[in-house]
Amino acid sequence: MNQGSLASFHEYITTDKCRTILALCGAGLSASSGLPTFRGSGGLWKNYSSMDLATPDAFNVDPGLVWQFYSYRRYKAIQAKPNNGHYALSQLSKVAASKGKKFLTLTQNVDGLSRRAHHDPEQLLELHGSLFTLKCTSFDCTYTENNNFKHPLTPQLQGCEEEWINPRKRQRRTENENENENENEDGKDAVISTTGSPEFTPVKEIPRSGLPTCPQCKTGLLRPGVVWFGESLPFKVLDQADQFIMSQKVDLILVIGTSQSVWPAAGYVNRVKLQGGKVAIFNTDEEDLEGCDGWKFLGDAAELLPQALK
Ligand SMILES: CC(C)NC(=O)[C@H](Cc1c[nH]c2ccccc12)NC(=O)[C@H](CCCC/N=C(/NCCC(=O)O)S[C@H]1O[C@H](COP(=O)(O)OP(=O)(O)OC[C@H]2O[C@@H](n3cnc4c(N)ncnc43)[C@H](O)[C@@H]2O)[C@@H](O)[C@H]1O)NC(=O)OCc1ccccc1
Repeated sequence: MNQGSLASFHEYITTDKCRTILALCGAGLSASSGLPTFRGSGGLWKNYSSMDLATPDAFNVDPGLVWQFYSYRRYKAIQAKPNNGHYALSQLSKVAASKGKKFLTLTQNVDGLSRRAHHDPEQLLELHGSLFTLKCTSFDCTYTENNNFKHPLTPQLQGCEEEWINPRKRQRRTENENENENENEDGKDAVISTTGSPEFTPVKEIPRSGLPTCPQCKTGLLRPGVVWFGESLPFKVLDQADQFIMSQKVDLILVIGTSQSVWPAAGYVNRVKLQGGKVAIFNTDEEDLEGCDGWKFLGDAAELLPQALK
């Protein structure tokens, strides 16, 4: 970490010139907790692009496919642990007020790791919802359930944990198959089929009756409580974020592990800049640091944030 910029960052964040701080977080914050990001290989699940599956249309066309995708992500998020980046923001949410500062975290992540790092819930807005909220899809049923960490949600969703066919299991199963094994980015040995492409555990045909169903209206399919592409963010969340930005000048925005490619979330950076606020970016990709006239911290958010916010 460039000590010069760290010193000037510290000099600024500890003075009362910097009274109001906003943090905008993305998938990069949870990367070192072992959760895939949306960009690059992480953006793919069994060759499906995450963004294709994260849409109301995909759910209407094939709810079984979309539930296997979200069951896999729920499982990964349940297995994951908050990292020091989450804890550094959580700590700031606890001490900000005692230092006469206002602080709010806007996270695009639906993995629940900021909450699990005991971030003060009053200073945390999950812009895109949560994997652990379930909502009924019937138009006349408002059933919503939070903090449901049950896995699998139904017996038919068992087996969505592994994205790849685990060779050891397969080895046992099919000794005579001539397959060569190769390492995949999850560090798990992936089976490279004779066609050379990694072999995924097959997507199952799950009948509607095998999917999570509303316990209230008994008929509606439940869906993950996340914001899909083409859907509006929760108005309550948009209002709270607007309240924070408009009730006082935001002096600093921390832009953490995000490609700033999804809207309206990406728009908060510019709104702070238009108020004359300063920007500090934490990212592993030089490209995503470009265009920042504030502090640029290149590296893993889980390592950088504890140093920057201590
Ligand atoms: C793709 C994009 C162009 N499309 C959009 O933005 C669309 C359309 C749109 C709206 N306005 C626009 C304006 C211009 C262009 C397009 C639009 N927006 C919408 O559809 C939004 C809804 C958007 C929300 C979609 N849901 C998600 N998630 C939940 C689901 C799910 O997760 O399954 S978005 C999802 O993708 C985004 C991924 O971005 P990042 O988190 O930044 O992750 P990414 O992988 O891209 O980047 C990771 C970064 O981390 C860095 N990194 C990696 N490792 C580390 C590390 N270790 N440390 C630090 N950094 C690291 C990498 O270098 C990289 O920079 C996140 O927001 C994430 O939540 N809704 C809406 O506009 O509704 C309208 C409306 C209004 C009123 C009434 C009705 C409708």
